[in-house]
Amino acid sequence: MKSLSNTEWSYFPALISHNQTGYWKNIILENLEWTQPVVKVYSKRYSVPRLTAFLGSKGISYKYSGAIHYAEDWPKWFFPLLDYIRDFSRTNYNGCLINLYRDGNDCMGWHSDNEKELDPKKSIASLSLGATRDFFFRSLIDSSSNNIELRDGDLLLMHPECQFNWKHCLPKRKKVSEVRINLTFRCYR
Ligand SMILES: O=C(O)CCC(=O)C(=O)O
Ligand SMILES: [Fe+2]
Repeated sequence: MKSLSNTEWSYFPALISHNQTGYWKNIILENLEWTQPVVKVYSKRYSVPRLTAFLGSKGISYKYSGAIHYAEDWPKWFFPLLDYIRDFSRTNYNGCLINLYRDGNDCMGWHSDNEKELDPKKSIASLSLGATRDFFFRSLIDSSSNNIELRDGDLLLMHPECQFNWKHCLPKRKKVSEVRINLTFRCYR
């Protein structure tokens, strides 16, 4: 089942051209400090199956691995991409969580992005670079689901209700051998 747009999300295939995605993929891979957060689930600790990095306006706080981190400030090289996504989405995002899926074994489990530190009235813009991966939505209201194939350069705008009414995930895909980078532009309080 495929859905391009509804009231809860909007999907813009190939918003960014292949030339540009190659440039951004390389510069992001080279310039960011990647970590593999450890999370605690029922007193057991395990490393998340992906690498992450975070960028944001100076001083905004975000949480991962149970600890609060403070952003330094946006690096200069990031502004052309940040400004483009801010203009396109008409939202002044002040943080960006970046996930690096090294291959199809890396993934993200079912969740909603409804953390307390996020402004629940603002959208989240999710930009994909690199390998094509399936992305699933599952309704929290009824039994409906949706499946989007996210490709290089695609933008998925998740409107505020999306985080209340749906969960989403990026399942493992053993046959995928290429890297994928996903950037989620967010509004922190
Ligand atoms: O990699 C993706 O497409 C999804 C990432 C995501 O859901 C998140 O960072 O919250
Ligand atoms: Fe998410």
